[in-house]
Amino acid sequence: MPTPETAPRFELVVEGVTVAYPNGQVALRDASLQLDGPTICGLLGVNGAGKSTLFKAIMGMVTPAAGRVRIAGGSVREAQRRNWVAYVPQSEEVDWAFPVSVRDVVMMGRYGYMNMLRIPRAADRVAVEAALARVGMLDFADRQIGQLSGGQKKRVFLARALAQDGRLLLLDEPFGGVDVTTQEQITALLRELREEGRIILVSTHDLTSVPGFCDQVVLVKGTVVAAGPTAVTFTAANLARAFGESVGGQALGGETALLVPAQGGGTLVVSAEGHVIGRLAPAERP
Ligand SMILES: Nc1ncnc2c1ncn2[C@@H]1O[C@H](COP(=O)(O)OP(=O)(O)OP(=O)(O)O)[C@@H](O)[C@H]1O
Repeated sequence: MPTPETAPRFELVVEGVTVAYPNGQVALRDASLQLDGPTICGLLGVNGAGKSTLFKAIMGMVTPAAGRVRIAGGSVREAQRRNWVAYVPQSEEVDWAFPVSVRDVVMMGRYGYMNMLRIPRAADRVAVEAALARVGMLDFADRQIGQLSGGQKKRVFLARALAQDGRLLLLDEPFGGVDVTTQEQITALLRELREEGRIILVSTHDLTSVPGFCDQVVLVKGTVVAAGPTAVTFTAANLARAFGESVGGQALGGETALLVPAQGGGTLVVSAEGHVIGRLAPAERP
């Protein structure tokens, strides 16, 4: 067993990754980033920028045409074998008609700890009940997964990730379509998970929450256009590189502010420091 001194640092390294889909679509080109835990990192970019593709590359669901992903110094396959990477999918990716209960879904987070027959042991059952309790979904454990609200569905998949006890958590738009209370619950839980030492990479279209929530940001537009601590990376200049084209690259007040699309419509005015300083209704946009 390696001692703490000799164990590799738990870090995620994406080195020059290019991903092309079978139809020839190059979704990511030469994308690089490095994350050391514990951290909450926001993954930001317009629709189609390549955020989900980056998640898929980190999970080994797509094989890069070039470059590589390293997790704690080892391969993606090795990280999977150790159950290190847990994933909360976008709601659109889930077949909600599938006849499984909430408890069954959360138990899937334990599959990596079971043998081929997938017979849960006591430790698996304990982990599932604890995860359900932690997201406040114990009372819904026997419900079919489709018979839940949008926010409850998110919490169930978060519970699946908790049951897996992954060290690297990937969340694809966990705040999409959830109410403010659920967003606050998920945010609080992710902060707890960070305190436990994990790396949390979360894609979001809610730019307003980024400065208060994310330690780091990765901005994507077909590649990683900027990555680093929020304080120095979530800037108007970098937002322009990631979102500029979609808003025509318009700036308010010279170079001090930028217009970016807001979740749920309208436009945000973002200062050079990355703070949201205003919101324009669609008709107000110059
Ligand atoms: N299975 C696929 N086959 C072909 N092209 C794909 C596939 N999945 C995604 N793409 C394309 O790859 C590009 C990146 O898509 P991706 O889903 O990674 O973006 P995204 O940033 O996650 O978008 P969103 O915010 O809408 O979820 C897009 O042009 C998309 O059309």
